[in-house]
Amino acid sequence: CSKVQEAGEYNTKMHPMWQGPLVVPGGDRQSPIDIVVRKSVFDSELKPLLTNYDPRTCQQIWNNGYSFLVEYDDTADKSTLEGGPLQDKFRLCQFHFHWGESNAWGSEHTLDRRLFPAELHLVHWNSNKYSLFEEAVMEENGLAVIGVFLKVGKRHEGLQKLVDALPAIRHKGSVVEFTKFDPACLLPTNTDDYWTYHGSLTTPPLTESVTWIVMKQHIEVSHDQLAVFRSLLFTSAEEEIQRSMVNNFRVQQPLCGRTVRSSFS
Ligand SMILES: NS(=O)(=O)/N=C1/NCCO1
Ligand SMILES: [Zn+2]
Repeated sequence: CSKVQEAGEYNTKMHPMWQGPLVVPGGDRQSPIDIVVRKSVFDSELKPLLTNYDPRTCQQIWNNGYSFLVEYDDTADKSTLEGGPLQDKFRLCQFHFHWGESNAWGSEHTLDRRLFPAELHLVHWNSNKYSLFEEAVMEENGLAVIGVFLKVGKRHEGLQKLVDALPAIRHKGSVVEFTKFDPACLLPTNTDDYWTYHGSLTTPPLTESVTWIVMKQHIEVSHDQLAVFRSLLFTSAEEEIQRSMVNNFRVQQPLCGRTVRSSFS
């Protein structure tokens, strides 16, 4: 597959965040991808996901100029993920979202080309093998990211605490304390059914170190909750031109012969 990955529409003058075409290591297992459901292969060896998140490890929420991140204390095995396709224990370090300017698009992964209005990513790193996220991010089996699709429907009560914090971090670089948030409330009721494949981060450093676990069941959030996501800004308070934080997703990448496995038949 090509060694040079375009960063898509935000690789334009409007979004100078990634100058020029991106050269990524390897480049044959990049993310996101379109999951062609009927081409995914059922693997009976895939186990149920086992999440054990401690809300007391929730620390802060901040605007990094591309999304908003809820960060967790990952200095010990307190909020962990194991099972599923994973051989090791992985530590939660942060979660964030990707969304569109309209409800018609916004997700990074797609199911048979179907776009969702937004996608949640829970980012974990392999604490059996590495001692820091920064170390694991460079390694083949370093990271595990759970992807959950969002649909517009009823209000998500658990999400509201997070939505209420967003006006305080409107601008790039702003951070506020955010505690006692249990990310398990953002998972769908059924976490046994998922697709999994080997891919990359979809934002810098784009390293091919991710075991992706994309949930089959989506969660629902209200139109108004999603509208608050769109009230965030890519730009810092000092910048003259304020730009709404929308369409913060990467374009889909070539599958390059990879197999997507499913935990369900
Ligand atoms: N969208 S993503 O693949 O989760 N990207 C990242 N980058 C740093 C942590 O997660
Ligand atoms: Zn992401």
